[in-house]
Amino acid sequence: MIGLSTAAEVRAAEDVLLARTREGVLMQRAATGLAAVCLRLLGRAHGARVTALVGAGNNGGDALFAGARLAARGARVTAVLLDPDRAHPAGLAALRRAGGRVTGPEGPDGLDRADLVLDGVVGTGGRGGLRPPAAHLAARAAAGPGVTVAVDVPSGVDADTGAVDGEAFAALHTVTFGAVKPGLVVGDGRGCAGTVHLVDIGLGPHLAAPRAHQLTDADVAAHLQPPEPGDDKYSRGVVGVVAGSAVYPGAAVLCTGAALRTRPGLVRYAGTAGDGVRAAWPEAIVTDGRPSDAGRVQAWVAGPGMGTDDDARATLAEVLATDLPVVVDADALTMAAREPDLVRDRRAPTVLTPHDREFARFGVPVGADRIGAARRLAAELGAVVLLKGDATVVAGPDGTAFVNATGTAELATAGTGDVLAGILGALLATGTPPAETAAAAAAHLHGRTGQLASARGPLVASDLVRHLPGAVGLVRGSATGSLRDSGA
Ligand SMILES: NC(=O)C1=CN([C@@H]2O[C@H](COP(=O)(O)OP(=O)(O)OC[C@H]3O[C@@H](n4cnc5c(N)ncnc54)[C@H](OP(=O)(O)O)[C@@H]3O)[C@@H](O)[C@H]2O)[C@@H](O)CC1
Ligand SMILES: Nc1ncnc2c1ncn2[C@@H]1O[C@H](COP(=O)(O)OP(=O)(O)O)[C@@H](O)[C@H]1O
Ligand SMILES: [K+]
Repeated sequence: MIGLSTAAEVRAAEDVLLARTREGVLMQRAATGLAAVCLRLLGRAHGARVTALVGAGNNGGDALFAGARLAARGARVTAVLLDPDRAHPAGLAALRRAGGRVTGPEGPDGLDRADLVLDGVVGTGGRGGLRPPAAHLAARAAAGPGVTVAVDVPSGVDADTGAVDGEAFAALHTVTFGAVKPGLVVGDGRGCAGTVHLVDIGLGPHLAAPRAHQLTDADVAAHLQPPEPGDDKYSRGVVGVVAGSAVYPGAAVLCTGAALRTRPGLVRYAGTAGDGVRAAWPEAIVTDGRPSDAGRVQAWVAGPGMGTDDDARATLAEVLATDLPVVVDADALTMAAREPDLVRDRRAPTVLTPHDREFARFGVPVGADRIGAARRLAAELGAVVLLKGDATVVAGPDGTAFVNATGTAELATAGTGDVLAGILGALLATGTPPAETAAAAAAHLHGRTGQLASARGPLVASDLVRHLPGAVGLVRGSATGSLRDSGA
């Protein structure tokens, strides 16, 4: 698991370490790691043109020291000081000693010819979007030829939430220090950060236990264990699906198929799309009656395509009245938003899986802080909230959160949410607690499946179902995870 630490958590750890190390040691560690990533990206130092945008704080100091290291290796480094009187004095002296050039915000900055642009305007000490001179330079950097590299955090991005209030630096790479900050992997900040590189500056032992995480393939593999010799179709978890309708059988077919393909023990279907489900999945046990007619299950998935009429409401209430884990998706979300007590009164785990519009039906729009929004609704309803998006967020009622690291924009097509609901039902049915980890694992596997299914071109939702066994194998086979490989 990769911990996501807030700016305050990182600062607290830094304070402990700063008191125990010689002055400047941490910044040197940061700058050394930063320069090493820049060298890798440039492929060569000698003759490479580097422009560093340098703010008045320590973030600018990192950029100046890294610039000095690159200049010492033969790079032609120009530092653009946004606030010349307040630039980090030792960093500035080091850059000058190494032969770097220094200019002000109006000076010749070399942005039009740079091979690499360092964004050291502002890091964890930033507030709000970029101010005018920095905003203008950031826009020119984005339009110019250089590889854009953010120092610690893309300037203008809120390190904790990923919110961008105004303008921000658009980086292809972000070199971050001590811990990955949530704002680099979620919300608008995710798009500004590009590929995230973590540089260890020794904070690890001093960091508070993070309250937000990213799962890796290795973490998710633990939820996808192959059957044991003693297993039978019941012991692997029986999933119940309430989805679709006579008019819209597709959602039922996708959701049932996804549950079957994730963990093919047994899937029971109850509802009015039974004929379609029988035709597509002869393996499923289908009843045209109510959920109580379906037989025993270990978890329910309710919602995709089921409608919101009185009959659908009664069916949902029946499922929510059980003491089993329930996934509340799509139409079931619309009904739960009207009657939140149906969820609030439950003691067994409930996982709500809204996209932004469905989320807003619960009263408050998602806003720019996606982790905060998911946490608030989870706490209010005593449920797990899986907030879909390009980086899906999962939050438990106690505030534990996950940000998904897999996936592809190719998933933005009808029916892929129905597949996620089926995957999630299958993982909940095996009862590996807690439900928020199962939900995060489902989002991870769903994203991997999307990547696999779109490797050679666009996907439709049924391609996901077909590729699920391959994705399960891939996740199981992968010994290590990666920070961020969404291909975004
Ligand atoms: N602590 C450590 O040991 C280590 C810390 N490290 C590094 O320090 C960084 C944190 O440094 P920090 O605390 O000095 O703050 P920092 O991010 O440079 O920002 C403050 C400056 O930004 C300015 N500013 C603010 N908002 C702005 C905006 N919207 N647009 C434009 N400007 C804005 C603000 O200006 P002011 O408001 O004062 O006018 C002030 O001058 C951290 O991210 C990491 O890189 C590493 O070296 C490892 C060791
Ligand atoms: N741009 C995107 N990048 C990555 N994943 C996306 C993107 N857009 C949508 N998704 C994913 O696709 C799925 C869409 O679900 P949903 O909106 O419920 O679709 P449907 O209701 O048609 O089944 C979610 O898992 C979501 O995270
Ligand atoms: K920065």
